Amino acid sequence: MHNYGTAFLGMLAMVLNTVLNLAIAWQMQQLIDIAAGNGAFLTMAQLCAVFLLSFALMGVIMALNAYARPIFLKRALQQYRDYAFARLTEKSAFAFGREDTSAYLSALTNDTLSLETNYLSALFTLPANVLMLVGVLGLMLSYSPLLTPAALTVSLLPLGASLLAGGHLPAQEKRVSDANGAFLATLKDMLSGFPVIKSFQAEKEALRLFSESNAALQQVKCHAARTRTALQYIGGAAGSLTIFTVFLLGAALALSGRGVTAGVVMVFAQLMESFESSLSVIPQIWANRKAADALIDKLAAALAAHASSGGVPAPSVLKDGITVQSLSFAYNNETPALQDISFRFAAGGKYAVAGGSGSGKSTLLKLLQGSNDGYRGSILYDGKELRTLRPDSLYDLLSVIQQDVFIFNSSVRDNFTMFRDFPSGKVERVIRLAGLEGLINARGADCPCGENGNVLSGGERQRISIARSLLRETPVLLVDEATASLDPVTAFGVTDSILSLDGLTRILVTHRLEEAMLRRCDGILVLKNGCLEEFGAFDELMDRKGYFYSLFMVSQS
Ligand SMILES: Nc1ncnc2c1ncn2[C@@H]1O[C@H](COP(=O)(O)OP(=O)(O)OP(=O)(O)O)[C@@H](O)[C@H]1O
Repeated sequence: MHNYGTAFLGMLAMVLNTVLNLAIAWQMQQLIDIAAGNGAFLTMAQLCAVFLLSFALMGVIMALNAYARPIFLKRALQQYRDYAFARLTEKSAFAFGREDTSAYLSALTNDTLSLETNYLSALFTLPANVLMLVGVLGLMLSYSPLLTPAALTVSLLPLGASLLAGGHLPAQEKRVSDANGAFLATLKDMLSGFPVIKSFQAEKEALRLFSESNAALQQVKCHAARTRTALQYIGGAAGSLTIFTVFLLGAALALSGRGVTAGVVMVFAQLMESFESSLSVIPQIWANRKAADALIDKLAAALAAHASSGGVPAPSVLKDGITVQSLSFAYNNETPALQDISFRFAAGGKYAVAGGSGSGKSTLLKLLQGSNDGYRGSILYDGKELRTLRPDSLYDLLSVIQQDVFIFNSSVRDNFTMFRDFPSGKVERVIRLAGLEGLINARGADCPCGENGNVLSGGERQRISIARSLLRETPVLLVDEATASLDPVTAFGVTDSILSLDGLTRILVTHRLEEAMLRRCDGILVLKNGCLEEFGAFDELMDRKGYFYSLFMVSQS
């Protein structure tokens, strides 16, 4: 969607408007001099005809402007946002997980509005303003070469003042953007945590946090608005002073008989007004441009940070398996969550990861899915180190069913197909495997899920997440406590479906040590305080009567 045509038409309208303003100034001078009997280039009748033509041209300009400018702004901002979001989606989930999303919220809402009002709209008028300066200068010189240099000298005053004041704007605009990001982050927290706020009767504290953030935002906005207003007033006041001075000089020249007529003095005053407004607008546009650059740079820096850095494609089919060698990992340089772990999961196998609370089960699963590359040792998929794999190709190799399910504010079908089309046979099979039949038979696949699935039960949300992963048919399926929010019968059915799938490598993190499920696994990896304590089949581990045996016996009692 090119925007050059509309930009050209919009600017053409502004340029024509400038020409028209200059022509009207000239017509005014002719009119005054005809009335004063000084003699003019046109007769009264000709002048009236030119006036009518000018009004017709004004209509054309208005129509052109009304058509082109809104379309230009609509497309420009739409493209800006779409481009930024497309770049954002190129990031890996790991990279994005380390970032503060409020910066993007601000960049794509408040900052875009600021770009529209303060920069793009003003930029439209730039060629017209430059033309106005040149045109006015030409006309003034033709009327009085004597008065022109004096007028130009006085007009430098507002220009200098505006340039000085405009220098503060970029830093202020960036501060507004940062404060807006912080405000959105607070708002997001308050809305997501609303039930917690209510149940802990923390409304006052919530209001205090909200008010502080709101006040901080309004404060920096107020500073920026003050600078903008100062810029306008400085330009305006200095402009009036200039016009008054020129008027006085012109009157003195007219009275001393230096070839300056009353019409010329009047037109000079009018031209100076146009000259001044164009001259004062240019530093504002310049300052706004710098401010806009600061916002664009901020977004570009955020988009470039943690950008995915390429890599080799992940295997499309897992032939050998997953090999983990001397794996250690610590969050934020604290006590290691995993220490020196080595094991191998064969391709197509079913494995359970067990251990006490905080033993590192979820951390291991997160590392296997490439959510953090800050580990020591190696994680090999068919011999290829995870860190060297292209993040997007990794998503074709493995899918994850997590405890926390994100549900889009859309239909049940959209949520498990992730807005894509699949053959109906495949969809029906997955609905059955994930235990979604009950929900779909009762409400239909097109029933809305509400914001983050608020009209669904925890179990229904979980089943959607399971169907979502199964539909992708990736060679590896990672499952983190997926059945925790399901009732025992449904949980058993869903686990049974996952364990019955053919050709998939399945790794299930589990709290519930259910014998029937564990017996069907090819291996159980047992973690204790971040270390690999045991690894073997159910019977093997039970015969050993070690840590797993104790865990299992406790869970049964
Ligand atoms: N994002 C994080 N930042 C810092 N420490 C973390 C983070 N996530 C987990 N940990 C710590 O790492 C250790 C292992 O946590 P992990 O969630 O992997 O254990 P788990 O076995 O899955 O526990 P549970 O069964 O209770 O879910 C814990 O000590 C935990 O506090």
